[in-house]
Amino acid sequence: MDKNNERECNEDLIRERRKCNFNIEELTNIVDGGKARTARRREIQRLLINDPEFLDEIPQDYMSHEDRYSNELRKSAHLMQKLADQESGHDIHQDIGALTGILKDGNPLMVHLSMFIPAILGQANSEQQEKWLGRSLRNEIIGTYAQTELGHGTFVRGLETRATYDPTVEEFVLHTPTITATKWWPGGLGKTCNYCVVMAQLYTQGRCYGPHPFIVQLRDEETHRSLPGITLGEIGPRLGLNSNDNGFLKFENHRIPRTNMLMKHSQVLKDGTYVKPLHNKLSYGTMMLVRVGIVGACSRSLQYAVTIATRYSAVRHQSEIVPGQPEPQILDYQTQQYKVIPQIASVFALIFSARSLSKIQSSVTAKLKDGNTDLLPELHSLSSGLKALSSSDASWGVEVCRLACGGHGYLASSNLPRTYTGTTCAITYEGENTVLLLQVARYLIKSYRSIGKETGASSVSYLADQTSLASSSSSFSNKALVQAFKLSALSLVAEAEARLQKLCDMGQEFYHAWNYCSVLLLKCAEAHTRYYICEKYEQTVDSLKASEGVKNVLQSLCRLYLIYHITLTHGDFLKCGALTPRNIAVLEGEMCDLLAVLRPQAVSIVDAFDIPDELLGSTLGCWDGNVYQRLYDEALKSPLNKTDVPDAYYKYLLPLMKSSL
Ligand SMILES: CC/C=C\C/C=C\C/C=C\C/C=C\C/C=C\C/C=C\CCCCC(=O)SCCNC(=O)CCNC(=O)[C@H](O)C(C)(C)COP(=O)(O)OP(=O)(O)OC[C@H]1O[C@@H](n2cnc3c(N)ncnc32)[C@H](O)[C@@H]1OP(=O)(O)O
Ligand SMILES: Cc1cc2nc3c(=O)[nH]c(=O)nc-3n(C[C@H](O)[C@H](O)[C@H](O)COP(=O)(O)OP(=O)(O)OC[C@H]3O[C@@H](n4cnc5c(N)ncnc54)[C@H](O)[C@@H]3O)c2cc1C
Repeated sequence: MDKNNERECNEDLIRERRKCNFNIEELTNIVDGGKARTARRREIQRLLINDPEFLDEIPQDYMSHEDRYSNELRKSAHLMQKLADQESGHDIHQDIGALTGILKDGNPLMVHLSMFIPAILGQANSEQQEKWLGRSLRNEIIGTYAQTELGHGTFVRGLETRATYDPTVEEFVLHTPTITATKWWPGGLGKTCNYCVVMAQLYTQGRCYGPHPFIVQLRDEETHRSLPGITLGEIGPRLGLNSNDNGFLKFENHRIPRTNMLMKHSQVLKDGTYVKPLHNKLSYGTMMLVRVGIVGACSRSLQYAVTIATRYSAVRHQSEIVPGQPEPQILDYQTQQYKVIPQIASVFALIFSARSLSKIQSSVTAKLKDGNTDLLPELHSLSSGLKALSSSDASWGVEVCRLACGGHGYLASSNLPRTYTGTTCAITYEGENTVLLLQVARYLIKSYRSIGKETGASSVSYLADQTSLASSSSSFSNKALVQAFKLSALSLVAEAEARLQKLCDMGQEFYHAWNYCSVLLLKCAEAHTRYYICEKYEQTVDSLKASEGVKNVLQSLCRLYLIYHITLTHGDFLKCGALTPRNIAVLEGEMCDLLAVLRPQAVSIVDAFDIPDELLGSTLGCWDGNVYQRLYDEALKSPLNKTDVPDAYYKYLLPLMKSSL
């Protein structure tokens, strides 16, 4: 599609684009993280879009379960080959966003890339990396991350799979003692992988040392047949991601060499002596890494959904605002703006907090190399909180975008249903959100109780700022609003701690008191993480060196985001005195003004996300706005339309209709 050729474009969209009052390319660079990144992303996307191998012969929704898997594996393999062939080399971690949309419904190699390789990088010592990293990067072996079991996903300490060390032959014996110990869920495990990282309870010298990672060959490298002592299969259809082969795995006293335990952090020596790690949660490192990645992935899903909903809202006309006048664009309804525009604002919130989290992760990783684990708990808390809020915000945002598109949003060809199922899974995987938020709460209560002790953790230093509890502000600058978020979080933490303490003083055990307060604790964790997001948003926009137009748009979006979230949880702001009922009413009024200010820029802002039609894959969101023709053309692809009268008519309907004659 030639974006300069207005003649092919829907007139509403042409008008919308003419209203643009900022430099779109500049905003695109901010979204990508710099000009060079934009160029790199475009180069990769061009490479993919122009390659006919990525086309589906028929839409995936009409394929059988086997064909969906096979078709997606074909494209995934081609993608890996293509990226590996590039002369310039590649950094998948940086480029992973550029791949969004090319593989449509969960691809069988995703966990190889996003967890198996990172597990080798983060958990294997240098000799082990020498043995397996190169081979996995060259795709000579394909792996997954097998942790979850039928009986236990959340509670990693409760895993049942055993790895028992036998010093006589220097081997571990992997065993699945019960049905509930069956590994269940790992992506690509069913049919694709020939290796995997297994999390199993380590037993040596008669003691259990908890879950540790082991690399295990599952299938013969020549025949791809599963090895003796190993039972493998696929777990069946899911809500979404159905082109992946999420699998199950059982071990029957399967032996692996001692050196297959990933030994970067802890070791089992030849005689069976256990050498403990610097920090006993270092074996959870792969999960933490992926949680950081999920924040960025969620922002991309929301970019897709909101691009579709915004363009469609500009093209779609319905009902009337002024009686008797032509039907307006649905984007002119304030309620429609309230659905769509806060989701645009949310995209930037997620982008900026993902970047901030990544920076913290890099510095913690650098410190870890020097043996310093001091900031690991803070990173665990931040990555857990941001993974939870980004996945729930994005899932809700995608669903709102689907609802904003009315009936057509329910069609597979809008690409909103698949975007939703591909996002909501992140609420569950990599740590179920409630559970992760309770980890954040645990860290908050602990930090609150150790006020005065220097921990170096900056994200919770505000908990010591007791004076702010009494100081509600009368100013409404963005900074002042961020202060209100801080006050709300601090006051919730103080309330939860007091409630916990009171229950303990009344004789309850701490863990019962904890469970009894956990709804409030969840709120603390959400408020704390929201405060973090708001603070990063405000600081990033405030310090941004950008043209006036771009800065204005981002200031308005940031302000909208702050006010939107205040209004959603206004009770917490009132309860702690950060804001008065009158303040809330004023802010609600301002939110409507902001919607009106941003309304004319909405199409141009989503244009700045720069998602090519081929990747957006949506009849409703295409660049040219030619929505109705596309919907019609897609409908014609239904196999039911191959014949005027389907066979099923003769088999079932005709006999029914004639039965009473
Ligand atoms: C070429 C390629 C190269 C590179 C590619 C690089 C990167 C790719 C990166 C990203 C990919 C990008 C995007 C990803 C997008 C999509 C992802 C695709 C696929 C994902 C598929 C999903 C896979 C999975 O789901 S895997 C399974 C995940 N499972 C879980 O997450 C389980 C959740 N449960 C837990 O984590 C733990 O059980 C628990 C944390 C909840 C509790 O643990 P435990 O019981 O052991 O602890 P507690 O008793 O509660 O607490 C004790 C103390 O320990 C502290 N703690 C806990 N965890 C940690 C940690 N990780 N670090 C530090 N500290 C930790 C806790 O705070 C307690 O401390 P205290 O002081 O005692 O209070
Ligand atoms: C699409 C998809 C892909 C996946 N890929 C992989 C993979 O590649 N590898 C892998 O190992 N796993 C994978 N998983 C598994 C995933 O990591 C787990 O499903 C997830 O960690 C949640 O665990 P669970 O299913 O045991 O849920 P449960 O823990 O049983 O959760 C059920 C309910 O119990 C609640 N609950 C549990 N514990 C607590 C608690 N302590 N406090 C309060 N409430 C609690 C939860 O909040 C939830 O409401 C995948 C899952 C999905 C859906």
